Amino acid sequence: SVPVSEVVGVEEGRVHILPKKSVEDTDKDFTVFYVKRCRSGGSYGLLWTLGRTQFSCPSRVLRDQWIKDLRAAVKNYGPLRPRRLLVFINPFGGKKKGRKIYYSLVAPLFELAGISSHVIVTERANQARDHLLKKDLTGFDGVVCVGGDGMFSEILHGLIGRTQQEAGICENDPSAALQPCSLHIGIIPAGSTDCVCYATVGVIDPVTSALHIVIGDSQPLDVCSVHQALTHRYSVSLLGYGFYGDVLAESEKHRWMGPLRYDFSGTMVYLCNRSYAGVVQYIPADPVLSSPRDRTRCLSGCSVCSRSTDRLVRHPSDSGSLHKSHYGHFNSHSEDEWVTVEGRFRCVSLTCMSSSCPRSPLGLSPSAHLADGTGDLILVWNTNPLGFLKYLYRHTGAQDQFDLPFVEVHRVTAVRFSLPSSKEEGEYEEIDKQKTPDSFLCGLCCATPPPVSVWNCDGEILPVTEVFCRIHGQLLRLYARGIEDQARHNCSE
Ligand SMILES: Nc1ncnc2c1ncn2[C@@H]1O[C@H](COP(=O)(O)OP(=O)(O)OP(=O)(O)O)[C@@H](O)[C@H]1O
Repeated sequence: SVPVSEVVGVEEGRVHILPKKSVEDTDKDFTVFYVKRCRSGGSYGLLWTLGRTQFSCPSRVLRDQWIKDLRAAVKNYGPLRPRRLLVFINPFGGKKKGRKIYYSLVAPLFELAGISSHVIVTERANQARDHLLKKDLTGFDGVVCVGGDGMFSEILHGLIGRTQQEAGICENDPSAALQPCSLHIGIIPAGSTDCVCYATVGVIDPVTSALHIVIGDSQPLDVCSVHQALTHRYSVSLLGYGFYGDVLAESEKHRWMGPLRYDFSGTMVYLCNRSYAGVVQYIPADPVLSSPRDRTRCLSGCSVCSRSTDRLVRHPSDSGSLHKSHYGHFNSHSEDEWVTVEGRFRCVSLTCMSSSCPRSPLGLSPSAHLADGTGDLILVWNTNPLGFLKYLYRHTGAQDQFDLPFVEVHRVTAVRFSLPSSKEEGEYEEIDKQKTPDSFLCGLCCATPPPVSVWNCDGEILPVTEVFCRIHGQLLRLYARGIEDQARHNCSE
């Protein structure tokens, strides 16, 4: 049996769609296409492929009746199935295969499902963002991003910005209750880093992602807004200061190396052995609901995220927005709710999701949730080079990266980062000299270590130090359903 909600389309005759369309037009046959699950080998989630079953009827009349009824059932059971999509393809993302991936694997599935799409192949960076901010979006049910995390970030900024513009909300105001976006985003992975896709679907596979779009899956997603003076950015996967900021800044100098630049820059920055002084303040999330060390995983149908959805009540007079019940009182947080820690850090990271990827299958924070309105703040205090290497290495396997004496993790709803006063910074340097050998190999990439780092905001450099960050629960919706539990589904190998 196949749930009607997972039927992709019904066609007359004997039809094949992938890898190439072929139709044998017979009077008494019809073909049903549906979602079929397979184990994905190394990945955490399930691969979806296009299953097909052919039926033969005794007469043409009966065949037509079957097709009519099945199509009506599919329509009734899929209220969120998109009918019209705006598709942005980055032709230069990853291995530059975005266009080919879309036209050979994705477009045939959209056609089968009766989805019409308006396709824009971008000609410059930020074209997709500007289009979403300024052009008429009437009639579209969702936006599809064919590219990597950088392209997704463009679309995220465009869509959130457009929604706030229309609602008359100032995005630069950190206390503003942002409006959730009404259009869904679908991600077709075609970049060199596809972390958001991996963390929300569990595999990096264009057909799997296209099928999630076609059946109108809906996965809410928390978003972190990062404010500095009168500017703002949004992040969903990694906001990192120190090591991750330095690696990104270094990698920008070596773009010609392609994806290899991240390994090269990671090694260089590691060898530089830097740490940075800072004051971190955060508002802890309710510890009763969940904890970053409870060893749970946010999977499809996650109960922690559903409780958060329940808290977001729909306002009767504003059908387009899930409302502010747990943000209305953001401003009422008094100063003494903020917890303050200060010292020297190897890195300070904030993530709204596990941030898993093929290299780190459990991610930066394995028990983080996609849509519970919180983020995980990871503080890695200054330590010796071997200790830090151990911390980094643990991301590649199943060992607990938080079970180290110099690592802390907190579930939070807001974070502030600032520089300590110069007197205090001197004190940290004294402590630092006692703890770690004088610059491990520093001099490889810098003569004198810089006093401050930059922020890595989902792969984009923020050349600022002091920031205010706030998590906005379920600001976005993706055409996804979170990672499916392999044990719950019968799949072919
Ligand atoms: N036509 C274009 N020309 C140049 N840059 C573009 C174009 N379209 C989109 N971009 C930009 O390219 C950047 C990288 O795109 P994308 O994330 O798709 O690929 P990627 O290979 O994963 O890149 P990276 O690893 O650098 O993030 C994005 O920040 C996006 O703004």
